[in-house]
Amino acid sequence: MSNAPLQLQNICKNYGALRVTDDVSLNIEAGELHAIIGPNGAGKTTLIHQISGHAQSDSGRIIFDGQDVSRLPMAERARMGLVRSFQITSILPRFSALENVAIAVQARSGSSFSFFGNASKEPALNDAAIALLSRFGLAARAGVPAGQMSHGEKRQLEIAIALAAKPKLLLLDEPLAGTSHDESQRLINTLQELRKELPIVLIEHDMDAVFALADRVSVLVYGRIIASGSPQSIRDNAEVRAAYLGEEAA
Ligand SMILES: Nc1ncnc2c1ncn2[C@@H]1O[C@H](COP(=O)(O)OP(=O)(O)OP(=O)(O)O)[C@@H](O)[C@H]1O
Repeated sequence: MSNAPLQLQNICKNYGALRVTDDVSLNIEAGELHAIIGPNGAGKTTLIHQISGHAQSDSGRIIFDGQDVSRLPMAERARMGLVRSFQITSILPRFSALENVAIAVQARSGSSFSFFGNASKEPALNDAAIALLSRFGLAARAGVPAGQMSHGEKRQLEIAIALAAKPKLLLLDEPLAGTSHDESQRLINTLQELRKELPIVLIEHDMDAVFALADRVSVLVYGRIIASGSPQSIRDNAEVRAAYLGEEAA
């Protein structure tokens, strides 16, 4: 039996007549950054939804940290440490970067402090939030309303918020989308650091980033994994090149 912290066993998801993920089986091993790539509409985001619990699978099993989480709601999975990064749309734009992270720390710690808008004024929450912001180079921006931050800063903030939940495994859906070259370089550096701490499942269209970061890559096409292996083996795989990388290179 595998000890992999995250095990997907034959999971499927249909939307009406459309089979979006089709018999996906995959182990995410301890300490690995596992990238999932594939053409638009291949089912990558749906797969992340199924893993996080945002969407329930129609069949198959998801084992996390030795437990079958297939039927657990998202909040329960997050409490166990299976955390998906918040999307920018989940950032509270009128709250400062510090408040956004402090609220996430509070949610994790179950602080009894009742009015969440003042979470950043509780010293313990504030210190933890500042420490996270500093890690992401955002300490100097702590007081800035999140809505006024640059796109790249918001992407960093998203990851800081996810880390506030103390994940054991992190699911990231296109963290580099819409970022400038400099911003994406900063995010890649952040991910290089993070990967040393916890396993990461990364969906990303930026192939340079994928091949720089991933220990293993799986390729999803029409909801099925057609190949899984080292970045080099994926680059060299003729079926992958035809189905996806060739298309990108064109
Ligand atoms: N809630 C939904 N209801 C109906 N169909 C959906 C739903 N979510 C996704 N789909 C369909 O499922 C298919 C896979 O979508 P998904 O977003 O998972 O693909 P993706 O690989 O993440 O694509 P992209 O790379 O463009 O983000 C698409 O055909 C999409 O239209």
